[in-house]
Amino acid sequence: MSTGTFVVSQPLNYRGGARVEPADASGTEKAFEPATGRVIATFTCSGEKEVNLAVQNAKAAFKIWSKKSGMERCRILLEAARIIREREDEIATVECINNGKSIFEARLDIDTSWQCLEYYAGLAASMAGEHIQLPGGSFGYTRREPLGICVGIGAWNYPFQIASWKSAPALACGNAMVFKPSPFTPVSALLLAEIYTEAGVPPGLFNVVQGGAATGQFLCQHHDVAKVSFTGSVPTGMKIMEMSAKGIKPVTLELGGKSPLIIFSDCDMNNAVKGALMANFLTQGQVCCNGTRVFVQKEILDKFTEEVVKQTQRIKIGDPLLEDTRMGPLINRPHLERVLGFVKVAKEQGAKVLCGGDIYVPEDPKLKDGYYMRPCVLTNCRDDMTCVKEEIFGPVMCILSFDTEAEVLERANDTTFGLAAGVFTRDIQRAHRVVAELQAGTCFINNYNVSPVELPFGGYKKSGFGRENGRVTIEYYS
Ligand SMILES: NC(=O)C1=CN([C@@H]2O[C@H](COP(=O)(O)OP(=O)(O)OC[C@H]3O[C@@H](n4cnc5c(N)ncnc54)[C@H](O)[C@@H]3O)[C@@H](O)[C@H]2O)C=CC1
Ligand SMILES: NCCCC(=O)O
Repeated sequence: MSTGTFVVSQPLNYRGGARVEPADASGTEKAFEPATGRVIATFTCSGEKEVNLAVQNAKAAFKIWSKKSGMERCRILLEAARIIREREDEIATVECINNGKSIFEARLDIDTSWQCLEYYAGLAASMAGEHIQLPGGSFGYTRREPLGICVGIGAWNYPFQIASWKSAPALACGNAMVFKPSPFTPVSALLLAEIYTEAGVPPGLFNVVQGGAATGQFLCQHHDVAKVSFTGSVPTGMKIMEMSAKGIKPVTLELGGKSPLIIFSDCDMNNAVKGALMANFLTQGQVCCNGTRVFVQKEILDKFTEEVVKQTQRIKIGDPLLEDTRMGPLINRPHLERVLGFVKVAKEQGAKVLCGGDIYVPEDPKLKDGYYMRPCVLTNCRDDMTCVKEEIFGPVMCILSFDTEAEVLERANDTTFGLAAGVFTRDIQRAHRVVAELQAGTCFINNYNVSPVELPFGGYKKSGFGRENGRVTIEYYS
């Protein structure tokens, strides 16, 4: 498959184990190929009737699935993981076309997807309650029971990975799921749904409804839905929490971030530069846990900045399906304009653009209407600037300088977010002392933006609560 050729010809909703056209509508949406600006699908957003049908299908499947033993669920999830692995290139290609991330990165996302299914398959077989000894020879026991019908609502930056990270623990615990992808990236969740069916889950166990806010609201307000797991922005997260509160439903919120990356003068410079690039430019900077506030100790500020700019200018931008591309287009035109708007405001507020921050037009004529920009490095930044305070969700790195550990810790934590943080230093005691003080769900030492599925992922403060991945997520689905 090459860029500029893919079109969606099949229905994009999935219920009862098959692709279906929705029974009713709450508007239509268009999905784009960001690399070319081409429409690849025009689809109907699901109305209340379709959402009800999806939930009914999930209820029927839940009756069968929740009665299965952990080992039975384990075998089916392992088979689904095997199929994902077998079809990795095809799934990564679809992800790349609909999202715009490079094929190199899309493959890594699919890896963490099948790994997540494998991980929870393993836990499914060993989930158990407790036997509790009471006085006089009496005893009590607890059972680990599924919640019922869980709703997953996803963002557009990691479409297949988000669907996998939500469904794998939900299904492993014996739940059914109705998943709503972002309307910008409706395509790849269908591949996951088909794979679950092929692996042997009962029809209706994993359903997909397409749509935007209205469809999401029907799901969150549905009286048969037991739990909502949401990935997206803070304002939408607040609405989801409000709706869930009215139904007394537990909710997991994976929200935005403005994470600090602290580079001490004793760091391994090459590794720190590589880490700063990893922390800012993967998926065109559209990553919730990115370390976009790069605090550099004064002694190495000039050398570090010079090297970061050199490496940033070498990032190959272009057709995301080409093997050597490392940066594709942003998700859509309005988002590209929003990110460029942040760069403009940064300049007005006194920041200096060292590289990028402008539109990029690739030489290949078929890419001329794509949503490309050059990755940007900003210096002369202050903590009170908009670019330093707000989540930009694009390839824009802000460099700030600091003198002391105490000072940088205070500034790093001075944010309403708390998703991730990073420290680069050769002093192992300082590394652990600093991460213990950082208010963030994930802290990296001499590394950034790796997400092994064995570790819990999630935030502090307005970055949300609840966790995905790791053993702890069982607590959120049972
Ligand atoms: N912490 C995490 O794991 C992650 C967080 N994010 C955050 O997501 C944001 C970008 O994603 P977007 O898709 O633009 O976020 P968004 O909040 O606009 O949309 C997310 C999802 O919510 C749905 N939605 C919108 N309004 C709704 C409503 N009223 N009721 C129910 N559903 C509704 C959308 O259709 C979409 O599926 C960034 O802030 C980013 O940091 C993205 C990925 C991972
Ligand atoms: N693999 C990174 C997950 C972070 C995100 O979804 O933005």
